[in-house]
Amino acid sequence: MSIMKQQCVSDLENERKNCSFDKEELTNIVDGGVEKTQFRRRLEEYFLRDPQFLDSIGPDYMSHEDRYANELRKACHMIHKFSENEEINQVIGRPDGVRSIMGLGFLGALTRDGNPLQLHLGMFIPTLIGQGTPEQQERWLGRAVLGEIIGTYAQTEMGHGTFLRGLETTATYDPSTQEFILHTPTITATKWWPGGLGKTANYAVVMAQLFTKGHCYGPHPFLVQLRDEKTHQSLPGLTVGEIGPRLGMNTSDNGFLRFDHFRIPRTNMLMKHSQVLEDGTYVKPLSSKLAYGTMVYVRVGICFYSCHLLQKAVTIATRYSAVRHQSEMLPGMPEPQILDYQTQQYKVLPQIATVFALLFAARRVGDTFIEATTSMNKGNLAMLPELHAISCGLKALSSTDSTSGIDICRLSCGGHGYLASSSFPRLYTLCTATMTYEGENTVLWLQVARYLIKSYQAAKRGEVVGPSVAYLVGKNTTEIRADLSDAGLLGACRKSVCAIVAEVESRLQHLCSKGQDYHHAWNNMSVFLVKCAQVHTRYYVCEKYVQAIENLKLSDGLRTILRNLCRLYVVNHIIVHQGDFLRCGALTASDMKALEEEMGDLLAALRPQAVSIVDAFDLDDFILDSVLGSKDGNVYQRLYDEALKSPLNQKDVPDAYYKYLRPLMKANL
Ligand SMILES: CCCCCCCCCCCCCCCCCCCCCC(=O)SCCNC(=O)CCNC(=O)[C@H](O)C(C)(C)COP(=O)(O)OP(=O)(O)OC[C@H]1O[C@@H](n2cnc3c(N)ncnc32)[C@H](O)[C@@H]1OP(=O)(O)O
Ligand SMILES: Cc1cc2nc3c(=O)[nH]c(=O)nc-3n(C[C@H](O)[C@H](O)[C@H](O)COP(=O)(O)OP(=O)(O)OC[C@H]3O[C@@H](n4cnc5c(N)ncnc54)[C@H](O)[C@@H]3O)c2cc1C
Repeated sequence: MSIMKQQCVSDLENERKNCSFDKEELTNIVDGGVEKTQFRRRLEEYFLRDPQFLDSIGPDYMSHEDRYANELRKACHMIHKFSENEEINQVIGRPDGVRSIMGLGFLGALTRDGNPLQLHLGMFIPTLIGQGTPEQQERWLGRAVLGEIIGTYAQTEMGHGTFLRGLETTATYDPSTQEFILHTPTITATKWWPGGLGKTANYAVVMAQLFTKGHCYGPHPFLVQLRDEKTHQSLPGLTVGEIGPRLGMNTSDNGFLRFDHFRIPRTNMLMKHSQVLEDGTYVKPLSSKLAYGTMVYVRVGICFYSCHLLQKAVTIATRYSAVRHQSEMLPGMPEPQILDYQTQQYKVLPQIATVFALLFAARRVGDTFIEATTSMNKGNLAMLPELHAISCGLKALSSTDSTSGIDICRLSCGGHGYLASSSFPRLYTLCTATMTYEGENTVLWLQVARYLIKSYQAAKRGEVVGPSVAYLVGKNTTEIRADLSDAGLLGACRKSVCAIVAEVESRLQHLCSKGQDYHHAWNNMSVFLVKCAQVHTRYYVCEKYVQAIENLKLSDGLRTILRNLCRLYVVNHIIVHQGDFLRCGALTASDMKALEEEMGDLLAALRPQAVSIVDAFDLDDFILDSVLGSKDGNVYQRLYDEALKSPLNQKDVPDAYYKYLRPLMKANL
């Protein structure tokens, strides 16, 4: 063993000897229970040890077309393996089965940079479940699950992604043939972005403006066949293709689609919530927003997904920080592990704390989703606004924090973090996309703000409001600060959110009273309305974090770790946003000093446990896919081996030298 390898390995071994808690206990918490850990491990063994998921050369060295073909190969192999596995088949057969399989984060690692079947699994199948009638599910769902038909979710158009009511694609009912005529009237009406649409999918759920009997009833979902099931050729009457290279996700063949008076049967409208009868009569849904159901589901999924991406990044950064030695802390002494620098701890440890914050909050919003959909299936829509607001807020918060956390982790690895082989570029591009798709984050914050302001005004009138916003009026606004305990800090958060919401709402009213109409006033306050949404959602996350740790049955060792992480999360948030707390008197300058001192203590207390905590995430080296983050810490050899794989290194003198450099250098002429 080389001396360098020995040092890296023993650095990690020493870190692991410091472990003060039961790692398996923590792994079970991350997975959501002992059985879930066992289930995940069985499936990881089944998938990750299969050599067919290995790449012959790194995808970064492949052409656009080869990369697509390579990931499609693996994605199809994944579906084959789904259907061949008895345990998976049993799980898929259960009501929440597809969801539990899709929730397995490691599946994302089987394909590296997006997956041509992701939309099929993540949105097409859930839309059939959420928007299709039992007969429609009978027709398409089984075939979709088996991969006999592959679909996507085609909603966004070139001209409109955010503003769904502005979609231009039309679906006009023709009672004489009992068909809908799909049409793309303008260039901006071209469907643009759907994953897998370019070359993979032969079906799509298309969102189009429904016209019947001369009236437009807004966007509705239609099941549309795009390609011949035998030849895969695109059907006459439509044009479909890929939109070209992207920042990341370059193997998910995001596509475009245009219709020229393309006819589909009436029964292809997904009619669980609203119907068009044979004679063209429109039957209204209980709420027009039920057609947006798949987006709500995926927003919840993104909370888990972005958290999983951050988990990977912080595992890599923490292990690397333990094996990397740099500079002198004490003059003349050996170079310390960079993890010993407080500034490095401040990069890495808050990201570990964020992983748990997002995980616990995502579980809560996941529970809310299940509760709300169960009652919606019984016709009770009371929870819909609350679910919409929480899922929008948490999707925006988790995607933003995970993206910035991943970049902080990359920076914490210095130059090596910029290498593709570190995995950070891919993690970053995958994660930053979650800030845009499924509702651009600013737009989602404004949806939360709309709910907050309406709820605040209703609560002031004495009306009952949703549980997540009930704290906005009442004693919280005047709460006397007790202490800096968990409860005290949550009280301070509540007080500052209440103050911010009350102030923004009153300024909004003031603009109206000066003569601005509500919509202009809203726009003129929108920067601050976004802030209302952000502080409210942050409070939601902090509260759920504290509650989760209080409610979990934990050994003492682990309780200390999780409490410290939770404190670090809440305390750091307050320090970073101290202006919000000082401005309303929720905390004082001397409180801030005490919290800053506490933060230093928390970093020091958590530092020796950092490697063990990320070990407990139990992410296989295959999943991490990073020369910097592997379990054995053999960073330098891996860096070197990976560099040798570059096609440029296969020849000492590249062909391009003869073509371009030699004439310039006037060598050998
Ligand atoms: C338990 C679960 C566990 C899960 C576990 C794990 C599962 C894993 C699963 C998968 C995993 C991971 C991911 C991987 C990758 C995916 C790959 C990439 C996919 C990317 C796909 C896409 O990217 S696909 C396109 C998405 N494209 C949008 O996302 C458009 C945004 N744009 C809008 O969404 C609307 O345009 C917008 C702004 C609301 C305005 O809509 P609008 O104009 O109609 O409405 P207004 O603003 O006028 O509001 C009028 C009233 O409607 C209320 N309301 C509005 N929406 C509502 C709603 N949804 N539900 C209820 N209520 C709603 C509102 O609150 C108002 O209520 P009120 O009047 O009472 O105040
Ligand atoms: C990787 C990726 C995959 C995707 N996959 C799919 C898919 O499978 N299917 C699909 O249908 N779509 C897909 N999309 C499209 C995606 O859902 C949209 O891009 C997204 O909803 C944002 O809409 P937009 O592009 O129209 O942005 P815009 O709305 O044009 O946003 C541009 C700017 O305008 C601002 N803005 C817009 N409206 C408002 C407002 N009301 N108030 C204040 N500011 C506003 C935004 O904040 C933003 O800063 C995908 C996109 C990406 C990047």
